[in-house]
Formats: sequence, C-alpha cells, structure tokens
Amino acid sequence: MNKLGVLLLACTVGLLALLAPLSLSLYLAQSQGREAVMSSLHEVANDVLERARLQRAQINAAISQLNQQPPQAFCSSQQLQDMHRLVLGYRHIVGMAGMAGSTLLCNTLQAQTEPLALGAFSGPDPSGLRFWNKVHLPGLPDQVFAVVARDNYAAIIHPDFALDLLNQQSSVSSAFLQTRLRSIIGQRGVVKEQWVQRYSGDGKALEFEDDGYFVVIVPASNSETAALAAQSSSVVAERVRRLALIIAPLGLVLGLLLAALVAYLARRRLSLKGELQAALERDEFFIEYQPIIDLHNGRCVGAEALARWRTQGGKLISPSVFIPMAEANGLIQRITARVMEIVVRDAAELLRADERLHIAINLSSEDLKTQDAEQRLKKLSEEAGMGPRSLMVEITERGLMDPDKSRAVLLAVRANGFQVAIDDFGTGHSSLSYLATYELDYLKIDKMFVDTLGTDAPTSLVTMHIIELARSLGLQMIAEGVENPLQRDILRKHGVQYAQGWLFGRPMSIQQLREFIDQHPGDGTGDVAESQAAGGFNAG
Ligand SMILES: Nc1nc2c(ncn2[C@@H]2O[C@@H]3COP(=O)(O)O[C@H]4[C@@H](O)[C@H](n5cnc6c(=O)[nH]c(N)nc65)O[C@@H]4COP(=O)(O)O[C@H]3[C@H]2O)c(=O)[nH]1
Repeated sequence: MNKLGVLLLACTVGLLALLAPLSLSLYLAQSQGREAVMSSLHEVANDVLERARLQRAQINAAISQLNQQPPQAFCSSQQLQDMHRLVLGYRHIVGMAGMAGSTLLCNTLQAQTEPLALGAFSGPDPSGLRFWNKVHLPGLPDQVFAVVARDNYAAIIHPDFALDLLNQQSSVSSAFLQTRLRSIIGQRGVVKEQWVQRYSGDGKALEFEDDGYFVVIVPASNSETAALAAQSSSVVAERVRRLALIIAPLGLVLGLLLAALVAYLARRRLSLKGELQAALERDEFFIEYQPIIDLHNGRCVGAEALARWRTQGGKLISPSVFIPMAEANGLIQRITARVMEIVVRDAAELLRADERLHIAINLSSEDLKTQDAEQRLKKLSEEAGMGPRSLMVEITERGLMDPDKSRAVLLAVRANGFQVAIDDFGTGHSSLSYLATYELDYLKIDKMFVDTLGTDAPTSLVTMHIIELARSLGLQMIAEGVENPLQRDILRKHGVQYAQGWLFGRPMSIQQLREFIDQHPGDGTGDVAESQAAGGFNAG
C-alpha cells in the first residue's frame, strides 16, 4: 500500500473509531431507556390492578358479611349502624349502602331522605359486582364516588383509590379502565381517550408509543377492567441526553486514542519501508552462512546464505522481520539481487576452488514471478567463473503460489544447471501431488519436523512420511535445525543425506565458513564433530 493509501486508511479507521463507540452507545442508551420506561410502566399498571383487586375483595367480603347478618328491617337505623361498624374494618371502603336494583335507598355517609336512582351500571363482573362511576351523593356535592353493588348491598368507594399508588413518580400517568365499554373509571395525570380506544380487550397486555408518550395497558385477569400507565417520551430523551453527555467524551477519547494508534502504526509502517529502502542504498545488508553437512561422512558440502540487516545504529534486524516487510512493500526483489551479489562476491573464490561445494540462496514468491532473479543468477555466476552447481536456490511452498509462472522460472533455473530445493515443506498447504509437478533436486525437512524426532510427538510420524515422500520422488534431503546427536542419528538411519543446524554450526561469516570447511573435509566415518561456531547471528 502506498503512502497516500496508508494515510487514507488511517484517517478512515480513526474516524470510524471515533464514531462507532459514540453511535453504538447512543443507540444502546436509547433502547435501554425505552425498555426501562416500559418495564416501570408495567410495574405501575400491575400495582394499580393489585390495589383494585384488594378493593374488590374487601367489597365482596363486606357485602357477604351483611348478607349473613340476622334479618332486620332493611335500611333501618340499626342496620345503618351495623354497616357503619363494618366500614371501619375495611380500609378501602368509605361507606355502605342498601340497594334496590339500581336505586340507592340508604347509605352510611349521609342521612338519605329520598331514593337515588344511579342509572346504567357496568358489569356484573364474574363475582356478580355491578359498578357505577362518578356518583354524586346529594348533600356531598364536591365529592365523586363509585358504587359497587352485589345483591341488595353496595360499597361506596373513592374511584381513584386504585390509582393512589405509593412511591409513584409524578411524571407517570395512570388510569383504571372498563375494557368492554372502553371507558375510564378513574385517572391520574394525562390519559388520552385514543389510548383507551386502542385496547382491543383481547386479554393481553399492550404497549405502544403515541403522541409523545410511552403507554402500557395491562388487563386484570378476572374482570373486565384494566390498568393503564403512561409516561412522556421526553423523559427517555432526557435520560439519553444525560447518558450521551457522559459517553460522548469517552467515545471521543477512545476514538482519539485509536486514531493515534492507527497513525502511529501507519507512520511506523511508512518509516520502516523508508528505512528498508535507505538500508538498500546504504548497503546495510550482509550475509551469514550456515554450513550444510553430509551426514554419512561429516563433510561440509556448502552452506545456506542467510540475509542480515545491521542498521546504521548497529541494531541487528532478523530476516523473519525484514523479509516479510520487504515482500509486502515490493522491495524483496532488490534484496534478493543484493544477496546474490554479496554471495558471489564473498564465495566465488571458495566455490571455484572446490566444485563440490555449493551455496543456497533463498528466493521469495515475487522472485518466481519474473525471469529477473534467474537471469541475474546466471549472469553473476558466469561473470565470476563459477560452475552452476555451485549455486542452489531455495524456494518455499508460499513461493509456488502462482504455479504456472513459478514452474516456468524454475525450469529455466534448472535448465541453466542450478539446483533447486524446496524449503519449509509441510508447513504450508501443499501436497504430494503438486510437489511431483515440479522439477526439484532437494527437499528440506523443516525444523518443526526435526524437533519431533526422538520424542513421542505424533508429528514424528509425519517426519517419517516426508522422508518417504522425498525418497519416492527421487529427491535428496537436507534436514534443517538439527540441534542434537539423537536427531542426527535418526535422520542418518532413515537415509537423510544432509543436515544443517546448531549441532554442526550456527550461521557464520564467510571467513568462519572457510575455516569450517577446512575443519570438516569428511573422514568417511560419518561422525561429525559437534561445533559451537563462534559469533553468527544466532549465536546470541
Ligand atoms: N533454533 C534454531 N534455528 C536454526 C537452527 N539452524 C538454523 N536455524 C535458523 O533457521 C532458519 C533457517 O532458514 P530458513 O528456514 O530458510 O528461514 C529463513 C528464510 O525463510 C528467511 N531468509 C533468510 N535470508 C533470506 C534471504 O536472503 N531471502 C529470503 N527470501 N529469505 C531469507 O528468513 C528465515 C529465517 O532466517 P534466520 O533467522 O536466519 O533463521 C535461519 C537459521 O538461522 C537450529 O539448529 N536451531
């Protein structure tokens, strides 16, 4: 990705990081606010129903008591006195009355001189109660009552009793409804007719938003009544606003932090690429060579060239870091070219002197997309007067991702007489079938598999399969990362020809390699003196 691309990406990610937490938290605040309001409205409606249920239970009990009293003159002063005493025992009843159908004949709240026709009633409910709302008793003009009758008696109650909830917030309206008639029996606060009309009477609770209010209607289970509770949605809006005031700065800080992180990473990425470019220009790369040993006679047959980068400040950067970076930034071909030049400069004399020696150079996937690397290798080796067998190329499975191009390049490499090894085999996704379609000379057994030798790890069997596979394809084998004599012995026993690893020698300078080669001419016994090569990148 180029500089502009990285900057644009950083800005976009930064902006997203800024907006995402903010909008998400606002959305959550909104939906949680709505849920919280609806649930508190359900609570209010259920409280109303509970109070109404209690009140009806008291009315039924009071009327039953009157029915059970010994016969006496109806509406006599004795009976009114008895009724009065009864009222004192029921907190939710303000008075009792004697009835004849829909006519109130006497009551305990006043000395009634004439019968009072109450008119049409609602009910009866399942317990036989009939209801009259908004009843005015003569002599008590300022008060409105509800009358609830059964048989020849009635209780006089405050219609709003069920609505007088303890701890009710003033912003919550409530109403007690007659569902069949869709009428309001009593109400507190704003209750709109249209809300009552929306209730279908199907016995299910209903919640909705209307005209700037959240509304909940909950029916009573055993009567034709329901409770309604409502609250202005501005309360939720206020809650969301307050939450937003807390969350917005947090989202802003989080977003800025994320944006700063993105900017930092982008800058680093840009600067690492720049540094890599400058390193090529300043010639900060050098090579270390890791000896490769013939397992049957201990002779050093050559080495693998491993690139090293020492920065201007003297810091050594691992190829595991800068090779992928170079691959990602289109610089790997320049690095490969540089490695080839250094190898030829370092080792031409050595290789010319002993044609049995070879140096292996790693190619990356980009190097297999064009003929450049192959041409350069040919030109450099010819100019240096080296035989082609002095150089070998190592390719990884990843390098073969574009099979048509890589196959053509590798054919050309081999046609020039260079040898080809497949590296890191078994660590990718390739299979036996694809391996057979390439012309190869060596298979390098990855350290990952060598590590399992002599252990109980199930993958040690895989190592044996890889050895079998190489043998069946007629490939020679080089085991990587051999660290102990047991691994060496097992490999040798299974016919692996070559090995490299810390057991024999760590990556070293060309001078050290020359000495190493002199010290390992091969004595025919196959026993290799374990070496602790001084220095080297991996020497620690
Ligand atoms: N623990 C342990 N490690 C051992 C042992 N023997 C060898 N090694 C390390 O294993 C790596 C072997 O190289 P590789 O598989 O080609 O893996 C190489 C290769 O894929 C890549 N690389 C190095 N130089 C070049 C280059 O010039 N071009 C390209 N394209 N890739 C390179 O970087 C990778 C890492 O290289 P290094 O860090 O030098 O690490 C090297 C080597 O130092 C051992 O006994 N024990």
